[in-house]
Amino acid sequence: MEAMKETVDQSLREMRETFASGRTRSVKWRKAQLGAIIEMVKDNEEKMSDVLFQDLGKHSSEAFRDELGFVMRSATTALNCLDNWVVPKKSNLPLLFYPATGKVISEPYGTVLVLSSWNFPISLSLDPMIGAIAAGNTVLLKASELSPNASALLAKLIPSYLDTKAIKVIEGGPDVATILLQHQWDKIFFTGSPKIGKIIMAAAAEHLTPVTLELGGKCPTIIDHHSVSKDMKSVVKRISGGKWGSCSGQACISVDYVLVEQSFASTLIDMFKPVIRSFFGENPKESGCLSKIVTKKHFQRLSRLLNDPRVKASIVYGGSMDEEKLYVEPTILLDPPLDSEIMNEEIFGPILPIITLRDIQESIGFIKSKPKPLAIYAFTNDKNLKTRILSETSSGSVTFNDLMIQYMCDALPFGGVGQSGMGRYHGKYSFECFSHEKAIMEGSLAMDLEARYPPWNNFKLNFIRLAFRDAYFKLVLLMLGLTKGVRK
Ligand SMILES: NC(=O)c1ccc[n+]([C@@H]2O[C@H](COP(=O)([O-])OP(=O)(O)OC[C@H]3O[C@@H](n4cnc5c(N)ncnc54)[C@H](O)[C@@H]3O)[C@@H](O)[C@H]2O)c1
Repeated sequence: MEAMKETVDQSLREMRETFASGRTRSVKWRKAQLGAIIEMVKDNEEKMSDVLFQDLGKHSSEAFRDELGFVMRSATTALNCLDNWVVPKKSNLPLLFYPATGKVISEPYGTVLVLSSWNFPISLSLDPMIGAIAAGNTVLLKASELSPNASALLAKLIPSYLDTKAIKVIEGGPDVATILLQHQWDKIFFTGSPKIGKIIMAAAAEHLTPVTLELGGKCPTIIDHHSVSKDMKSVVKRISGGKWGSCSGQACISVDYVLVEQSFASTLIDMFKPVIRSFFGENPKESGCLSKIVTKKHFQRLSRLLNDPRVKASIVYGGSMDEEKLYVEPTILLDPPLDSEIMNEEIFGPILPIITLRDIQESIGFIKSKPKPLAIYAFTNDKNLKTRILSETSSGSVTFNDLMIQYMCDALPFGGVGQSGMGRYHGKYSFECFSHEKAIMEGSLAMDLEARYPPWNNFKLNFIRLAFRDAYFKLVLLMLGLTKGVRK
């Protein structure tokens, strides 16, 4: 670990020197790096796909949709929009401040640390880097040790495409992360669990470093079958795609559980079965379209959740497991006990509990009784239910009649609230995430108002009262001596 400490010291020194040189502030440099990221992914699509298969058993189409294609699109957006993003924003100052002018300029924080998770190891590493680079920072990435092939590939490719004095990769697990966190950074961007998020925030507090925490949690999906009855086939297909078609449910924005009225539950389960078969065939294990569980430890965690006898009794579909192949069959539970572990921790796997309610309106109270989720999904056309979801619950995002695509849409901010995280990124929000918005005021020495300065008197107090109220006409009257009293 001594050698690692030395590497970290050296890397940080070099990145700080590069930032101080001003090189990374140039828009030309930023664009060159963004272009190089696109080239890197394009040139190495196959290698990246291979490591995603080795680490997670991800099919190359899924890998392209969720990671490679996504990253190229994100870098292209940043490249195309950067000229606009960097333009200082003019502020319209109130007349009170005349003749001063105001603007806001986006300034890079400096040297940024990105710690990423294993479930989308390419996109969750490169996408924050795209934001950090677009904003003009130097950046060090530590990807997750649980996706070692992806981490190794990034550590090999990034130095051969990007500016090595400004952009660095260090491989390792919690011990390396601990060393990194002992240093002062200008911004930390973390993707991972709420448990480790607390460690990151505590370390950042030591240096008052700003943090973005992209965490997880249990994302509920409400099915209001009354108002979407004629589209139920699409509803079931979308939920199945979201639960089982993206890293086998090992996704922060995956459906964690479904809320539905009791009377519709058995119909719903019957509708899921043929969809799962149409996605993954009769033997999902051999389909090649279902990612594996990332490690034995995670497999055993899922197995423990499922093997609680009360939970086991609630299995209505699937339930088989193969530890050697790190395989968990797409599984549906009907009303597992609400005090069971599976209903209280993020599932992060291909198991879908269906929780029944007497009336779908009860879903609001159910969601409110839990920590704030990263995403709430609701299949409904009922205006009243939509309004209640938006006004009575809190979550990183709400998506009606679809799921997970909010992540892909870079016109929307992506991030959590409360237990599911803080801060947001994607598209322009990524640029803002890695920028300090500096307020600039350009004053004028051409005129001076005595009312600003002591010695104080009644006239000055009245002047200040009117100025704070933007009561310009009355101010003129006061200055002309045409009014004396001012309402408190
Ligand atoms: N909001 C999002 O965008 C998003 C995306 C993917 C995953 N997630 C969440 O991430 C979690 C799963 O990912 P994970 O298992 O990689 O999370 P994790 O918190 O275990 O690990 C994330 C990162 O933290 C590092 N780390 C682990 N232990 C550490 C320690 N003691 N000190 C410092 N760093 C440490 C890891 O090496 C890794 O780089 C889930 O909760 C999921 O919802 C969130």
